[in-house]
Amino acid sequence: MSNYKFILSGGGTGGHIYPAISIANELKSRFPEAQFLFVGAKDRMEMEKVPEAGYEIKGLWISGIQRRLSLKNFVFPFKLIDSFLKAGKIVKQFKPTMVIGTGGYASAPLVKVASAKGVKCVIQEQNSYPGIANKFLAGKAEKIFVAYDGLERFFPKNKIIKTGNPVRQDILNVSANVEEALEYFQLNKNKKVLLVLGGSLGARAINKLIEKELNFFAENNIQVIWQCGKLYYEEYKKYENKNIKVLAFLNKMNLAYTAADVIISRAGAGTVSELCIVGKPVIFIPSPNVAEDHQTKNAKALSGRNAAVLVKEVSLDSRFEKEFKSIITSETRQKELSKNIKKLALPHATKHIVDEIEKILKTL
Ligand SMILES: CC(=O)N[C@H]1[C@@H](OP(=O)(O)OP(=O)(O)OC[C@H]2O[C@@H](n3ccc(=O)[nH]c3=O)[C@H](O)[C@@H]2O)O[C@H](CO)[C@@H](O)[C@@H]1O
Repeated sequence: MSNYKFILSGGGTGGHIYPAISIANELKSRFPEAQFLFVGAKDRMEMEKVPEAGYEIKGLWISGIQRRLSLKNFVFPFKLIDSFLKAGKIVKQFKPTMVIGTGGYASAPLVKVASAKGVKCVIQEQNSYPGIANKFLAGKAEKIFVAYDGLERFFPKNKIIKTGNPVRQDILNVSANVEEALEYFQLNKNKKVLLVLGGSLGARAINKLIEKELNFFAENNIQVIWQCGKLYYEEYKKYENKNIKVLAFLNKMNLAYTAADVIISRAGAGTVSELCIVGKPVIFIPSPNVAEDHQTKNAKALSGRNAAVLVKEVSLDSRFEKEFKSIITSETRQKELSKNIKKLALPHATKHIVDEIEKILKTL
């Protein structure tokens, strides 16, 4: 039998969506007859990104619990009930062979309901510190695919398989055609390129830093591809010129990675996994606003091995220019960082995950 039906559920941010898309693509190439349905959160970016990748998606009325006291928390129980009911309906109608949860609010009701109905479920955790949804679902999952060591603190040890995070095919094959990439962004091939990544939603603190350092970059003859995030685009688009390319979102990450000589980035788990494959010098500025400060932990796993530079938001004023200069003025430093970050790449994550999924399918 190969006419399997898969539900992939996860979202809220790119970090949960792209792994699900990579897994679906690999399943599709192995089982061309299979059917796929994505389940995400209404109004979040998966509702746009998943159809762009060629898959159908249904949205649940769900959001996270606010960490501080907020009116939104009063609506939360109603959202939860509504999304459990809708998840139940979706599972009943679609009759999945298997459910794959990749974290984020929507995956919680969907995976919970499916497993209660006897459907085999697996989950994928991108971070070194798991999100609420995956912690809640761990008991229900057949297998838990992770990218970091030490997750047996949170998940049953016998279910954990370290695979790494799925990375999209075009990033795995990131091209050496720098000229094509520079042309795409209309950049000059005689100047170095800095790529600025604020994570899938953009990062206010990084945008403020880049705005402040524009003269510094000009003095150092640097061109910038600046992914500022959809929320901030109106505020920063005024800086666009022949050396500074301001974008809300990069639809061609592979070309951005190819064009870059040096990268400044948030330390979301998916981006970190991609950067290991890309193998360029990186300065991480982790978000301090995420659960258990997990981005700092993600970045430390690299900076501790001299595979990247970590500058905390609070130290930007005192350290940023010095760190940046020490990279762009030294080819030896660039090579050393590139060599070390590449050693941490896990490029076969998607295949490994789908191999494990196949093993479960064979038991059905
Ligand atoms: C603020 C927040 O909650 N961040 C979390 C979110 O990050 P975030 O959603 O930023 O996720 P990641 O850094 O893991 O991945 C971002 C993904 O979006 C893609 N991309 C990004 C920008 C762009 O312009 N174009 C594009 O295609 C990247 O190539 C990557 O595949 O999920 C991650 C994985 O669970 C967590 O580690 C982060 O802490």
